[in-house]
Amino acid sequence: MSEMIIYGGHRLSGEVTIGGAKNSTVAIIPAAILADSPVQLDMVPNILDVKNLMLILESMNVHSEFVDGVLSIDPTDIEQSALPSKTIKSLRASYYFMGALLGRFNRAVLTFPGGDNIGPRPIDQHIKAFKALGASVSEDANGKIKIEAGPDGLVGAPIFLDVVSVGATINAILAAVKAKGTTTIWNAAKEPEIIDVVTFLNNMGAKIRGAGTDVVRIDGVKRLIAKNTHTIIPDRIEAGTYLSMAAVIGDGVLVNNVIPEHLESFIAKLNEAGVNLDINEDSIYVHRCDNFKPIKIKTLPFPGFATDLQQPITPLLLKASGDSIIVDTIYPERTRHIAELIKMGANIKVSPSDHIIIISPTAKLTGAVVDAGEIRAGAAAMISGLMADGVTKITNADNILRGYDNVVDKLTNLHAHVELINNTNLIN
Ligand SMILES: CC(=O)N[C@H]1[C@@H](OP(=O)(O)OP(=O)(O)OC[C@H]2O[C@@H](n3ccc(=O)[nH]c3=O)[C@H](O)[C@@H]2O)O[C@H](CO)[C@@H](O)[C@@H]1O
Ligand SMILES: C=C(OP(=O)(O)O)C(=O)O
Repeated sequence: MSEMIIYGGHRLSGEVTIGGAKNSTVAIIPAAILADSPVQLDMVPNILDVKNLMLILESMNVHSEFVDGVLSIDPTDIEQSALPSKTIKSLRASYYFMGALLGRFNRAVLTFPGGDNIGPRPIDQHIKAFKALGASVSEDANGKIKIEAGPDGLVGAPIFLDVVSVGATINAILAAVKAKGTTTIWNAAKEPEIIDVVTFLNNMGAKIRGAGTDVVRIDGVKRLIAKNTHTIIPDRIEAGTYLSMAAVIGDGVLVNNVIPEHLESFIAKLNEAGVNLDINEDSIYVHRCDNFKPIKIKTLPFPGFATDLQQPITPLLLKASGDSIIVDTIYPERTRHIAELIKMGANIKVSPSDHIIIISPTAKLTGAVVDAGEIRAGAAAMISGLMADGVTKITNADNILRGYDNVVDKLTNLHAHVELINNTNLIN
């Protein structure tokens, strides 16, 4: 496991360019096995989740190559094979192989996914969707989940999701895209990454309408052929992380490759906190800010405030003139960052009964050894380390590398003093 060392207290300036969205990429890579041709993706982030997905592809004889942000995947000689359980468990998005393998072979056998430890993460809605399409689902003695279509393959059907779920919406789409007839997903999630996955599939000949609304209709097709390179949308969570960092420790930072419409609720909260932003077509300039106001945040499905941004905005709220409050309605137990920030001197409390987070004014943070228990806890620790006096060591920094593209280069370019130790993991 790598460690990140941060020599704090250096103000940031200059420009940073946001990479492709992790949560699109990690769905589109499994989706690529539905193609009957090679597939090429551009703006693929250099992150550990991508490396691990490439290993899973290789285990099914799907060769892939990652060069300068372009990922080429050739699924034409794909074989049904046992998938590597350890790698499957290293990330959440391996659950997309359930839908993708079902769509490709009418059958999927794999272990339960891993991913960030942010409280309970059931997959009952994914299973509900597969069953609605006619699949049977069982768990074997080794804890593997077996999903099998009936003799006639998957058949399109209405799917009513009880919970708004990004993963279940995408998995239902992946399973339905080659099913016979029409599938309608009701109460679908509306995240921009879902639109990106659907754009990728439709450009290969899929017939999917309504992505980005809460009703998605899919008419099954027989073949999917990639004709163009698909460019992944910018990562709105990475962008939000740099916006927050720039606001609290920047002397003027330009964040490039942003779709501001994907960040409306986040930008609204930065504005409420007193941050002055110049919003351009595909970039945002963050002015230096010395006086922050306290705010209240409630995380919600898109277009609400993203749960993945509640931790990255927390260090900024330590500098506000009063108490800020965060309620994470998506993952109420997503509080692993708090104990770590407290080690650095942060004045934060979380109520044990209802998980409400209260962030109070903190005059000074001091470098400490802190743990990146999950990706966004790592982001909060990283920003706090940049703000702190002295040296911060972040253990389990692989969790940061799971989703932050070329993070050390980007921070160094902004004049931060950061290094990675024991990093043997990234792709190149
Ligand atoms: C790889 C990826 O895209 N990860 C994102 C995705 O995770 P993920 O797709 O796992 O999250 P979901 O949108 O599914 O989860 C939303 C809520 O629904 C619940 N739920 C979900 C599925 C299910 O079958 N049953 C159920 O009850 C979850 O516990 C959670 O409370 O969306 C989350 C919410 O925006 C983000 O934090 C993650 O970064
Ligand atoms: C929770 C996250 O990721 P994952 O779903 O991949 O664990 C995240 O990106 O903040």
